[in-house]
Amino acid sequence: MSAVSLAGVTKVFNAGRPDEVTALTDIDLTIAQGEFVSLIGPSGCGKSTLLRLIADLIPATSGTVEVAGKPAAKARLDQEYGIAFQQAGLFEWRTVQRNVELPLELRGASRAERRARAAEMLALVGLADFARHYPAQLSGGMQQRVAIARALAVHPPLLLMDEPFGALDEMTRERLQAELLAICTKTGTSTVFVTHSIPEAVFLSDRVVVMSPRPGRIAATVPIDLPVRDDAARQSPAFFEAITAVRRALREPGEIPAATP
Ligand SMILES: Nc1ncnc2c1ncn2[C@@H]1O[C@H](COP(=O)(O)OP(=O)(O)OP(=O)(O)O)[C@@H](O)[C@H]1O
Repeated sequence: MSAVSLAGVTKVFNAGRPDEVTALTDIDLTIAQGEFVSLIGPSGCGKSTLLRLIADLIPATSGTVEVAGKPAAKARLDQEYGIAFQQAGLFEWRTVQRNVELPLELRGASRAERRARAAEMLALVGLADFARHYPAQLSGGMQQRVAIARALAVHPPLLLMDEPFGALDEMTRERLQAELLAICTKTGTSTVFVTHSIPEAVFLSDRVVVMSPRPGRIAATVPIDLPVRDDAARQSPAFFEAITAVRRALREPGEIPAATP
């Protein structure tokens, strides 16, 4: 069973009105369990729309969207995924711990279970000592780690992320990329990750899905085969070759680049 499966998906906003927009057309995409896939493409090509369709925050106009082998709406009710956006979106009046507990509350988990799970997640993202702090007392990078802990709190098999590190400085961003990879590897979580950064997509992904300008389509899929993914990997020939392949696919949509070695 795949983590995500989209077949023949089209999304039209404001259908039949003068401001009708075809945001996505003919999207076929299958993501395997444990796979890390990034979506990259020019502004307005439909990356966020695609993520929101997978999350069942908006319905597809046509085609099918399945998560964990279920229709997207059922997967949402079953909390099959966690979601994290560019803004951490924490509740300022709740402590860090109570922010992480929120999805567990929605699921009706007991207080003891919520406490234990929140402690586990905060340890995973390196914030065990900050459980009683409020979001305003944390840096942007720390707030984003809380958002990731919250997204993972119900142990979802799938993580959906929309430019989660977009607002952070480069150093923090690279550190969080490494932390995210370690967490996904440890937990076996599949991830769909929207980004504007080619190096970020290459560093994180098993596959980079390159989208064409509106109406968004999948222009190319670039497999990324880095032997290791640590700081040194960012200086490796394989890393630069993969960046070149993604850049070429973005410049020349329609031409499928050669797979990286
Ligand atoms: N709720 C909506 N109503 C009408 N049009 C929308 C809506 N949401 C998105 N669109 C349109 O759909 C297209 C795709 O938008 P989307 O936000 O998915 O692009 P994106 O690739 O994520 O862009 P960016 O990289 O700038 O964040 C755009 O033309 C946008 O204006």
